[in-house]
Amino acid sequence: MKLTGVELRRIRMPLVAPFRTSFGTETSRDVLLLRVVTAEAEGWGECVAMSEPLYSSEYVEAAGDVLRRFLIPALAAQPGLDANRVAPALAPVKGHRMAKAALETAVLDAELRAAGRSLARELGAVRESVPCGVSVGIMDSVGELLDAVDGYLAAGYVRIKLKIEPGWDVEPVRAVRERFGDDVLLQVDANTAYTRADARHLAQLDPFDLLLIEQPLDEEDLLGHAELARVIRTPVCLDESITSARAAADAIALGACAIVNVKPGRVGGYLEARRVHDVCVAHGVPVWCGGMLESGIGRAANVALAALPGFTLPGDTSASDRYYRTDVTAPFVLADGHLAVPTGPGIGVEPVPDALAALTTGTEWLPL
Ligand SMILES: CC(=O)N[C@@H](Cc1ccc2ccccc2c1)C(=O)O
Ligand SMILES: [Mg+2]
Repeated sequence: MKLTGVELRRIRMPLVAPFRTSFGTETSRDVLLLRVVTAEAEGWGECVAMSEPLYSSEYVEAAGDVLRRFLIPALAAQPGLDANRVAPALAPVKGHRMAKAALETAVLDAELRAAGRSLARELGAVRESVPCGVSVGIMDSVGELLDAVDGYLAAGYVRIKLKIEPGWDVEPVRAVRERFGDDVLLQVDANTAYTRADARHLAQLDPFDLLLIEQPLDEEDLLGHAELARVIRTPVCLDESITSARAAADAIALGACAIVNVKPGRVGGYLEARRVHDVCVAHGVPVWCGGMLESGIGRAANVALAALPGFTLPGDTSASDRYYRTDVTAPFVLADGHLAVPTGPGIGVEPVPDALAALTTGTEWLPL
């Protein structure tokens, strides 16, 4: 496929409510979208990096810079590229997986649109819809949390994930269990907020029959997670630590995780995300699809990924209105706790021109 150019488009999407985690509070998303133009078709990709390097070392300004100065020129140097060759072409650039993922996704989307094939089919989806969980932020009071959880359960979400941090963990989990009972699928996400010294404290979560505890320790502390897994009963799930299929294999071999949160942006793209899935399935490790507050562009691709056979736990593939009043694409709407897997060519969605224009804060065209 001959690339004629790439558009870098920044959009700003206000959140319907502040979203607080152990690493900060988000009130709006500053999103970098890529539009790859080829003679045959256009393709879209979303960079999931935050505005600040608080979830990982990547942030949106840096992603734009590395794309403009290094990644897009590296593609231009490879005439007649297909999506399978994007990662090898970008490999000389170290890191910047979220930036690379956005570019690979846009090339893959263009290629699949030109071929009339859906991403779901390309990745190996086996379902037409996926069950959806929801990630619930840290709140100012337990009462506020219970109201939020009540609303999400009423909306039909099949799994509740609570963000936790030291000082906001056992009490909110206990309150949710007491109010909503033992049958609600419930898990927690610490975003690396604890240390190995907190093992006995985290064991206090064991009586609440959680599905998992996500990334309690530092992303580089695999041995710490393995040690923690020997002390607590709640299954350990990794997110930030799993940056590639190899990292997944190593974490599993070390006993650092029993479950994996798969995020295409974190691992460098949907093709690597499928490899993470395949490694986990080979080891009998369940996976679920994580979320980075994506717009409908990233959300569409995530829902396709979540339809693969090894995704046996509900993911953070929530409806558009969990985060946004207006999405840049047609909204993803929860139906009976599920989102429908897009069936159109490529990612199966595209920005609604008026919404895109209204949300755009900047655009840059890079000819190739
Ligand atoms: C849905 C969910 O909990 N996602 C991440 C954390 C997270 C939280 C806040 C974010 C703000 C902007 C961009 C990405 C973000 C990711 C997680 O699973 O760890
Ligand atoms: Mg997480």
